[in-house]
Amino acid sequence: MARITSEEMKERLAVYFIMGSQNSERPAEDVLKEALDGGVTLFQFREKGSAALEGEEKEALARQLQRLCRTYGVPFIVNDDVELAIAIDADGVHVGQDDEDARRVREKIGDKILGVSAHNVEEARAAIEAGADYIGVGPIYPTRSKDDANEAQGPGILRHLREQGITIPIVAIGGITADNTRAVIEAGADGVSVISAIASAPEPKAAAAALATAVREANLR
Ligand SMILES: Cc1ncsc1CCOP(=O)(O)O
Ligand SMILES: C=C1C=NC(C)=NC1=N
Repeated sequence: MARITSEEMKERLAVYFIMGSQNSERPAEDVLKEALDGGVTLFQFREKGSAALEGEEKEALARQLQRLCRTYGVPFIVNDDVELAIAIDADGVHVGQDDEDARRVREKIGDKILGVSAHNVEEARAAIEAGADYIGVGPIYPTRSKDDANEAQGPGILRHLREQGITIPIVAIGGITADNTRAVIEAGADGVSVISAIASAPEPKAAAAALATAVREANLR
């Protein structure tokens, strides 16, 4: 299997749903199924927080959600836990600045998808050097889904990265909704990444569909 192309990566980043067992009162599998029915294009399993699952329970949930994504042909990405990603043959890994060095992760995962969080031009350039396929930039807007999130940067950071010649696929993250999606796409993001806009929605399917429509319409402008 070869590395994902930049074009396919950009398409996959359109509606990038992220969740773990702590992000909904409902079973993760039910929420993910509805989100996939609504048109999610990429999924990240992110098991974090004080009551996060660990060990065999975490792996069992990961395998359950991975199976669901496979039936929809949607790639399954694991957040932080490189060993788990390799153990279950996930489609990729996403690492933050405080996680394992992206260059080391690239060596371990071969051609799997590698996503890296970046907050500025220096971190973006380092991620590209390390072999990232995309970068996650944010929080763009205030978020309650990541307790150690940095200050919200606004869409301006996306414009700045593009002006500085950063051409790698970029997904915006942090407080993203269907209402602010156009602003982040116009500022230079290739797609949007969300937790609560889908996981906390009364209708995850409709929420995912609204995000997909907002991204599609922004790309037509
Ligand atoms: C994982 C992560 N990284 C930056 S903000 C964030 C949380 C995004 O959650 P929400 O879409 O609910 O704001
Ligand atoms: C922190 C993150 C930033 N961006 C993405 C896509 N995922 C994350 N977990």
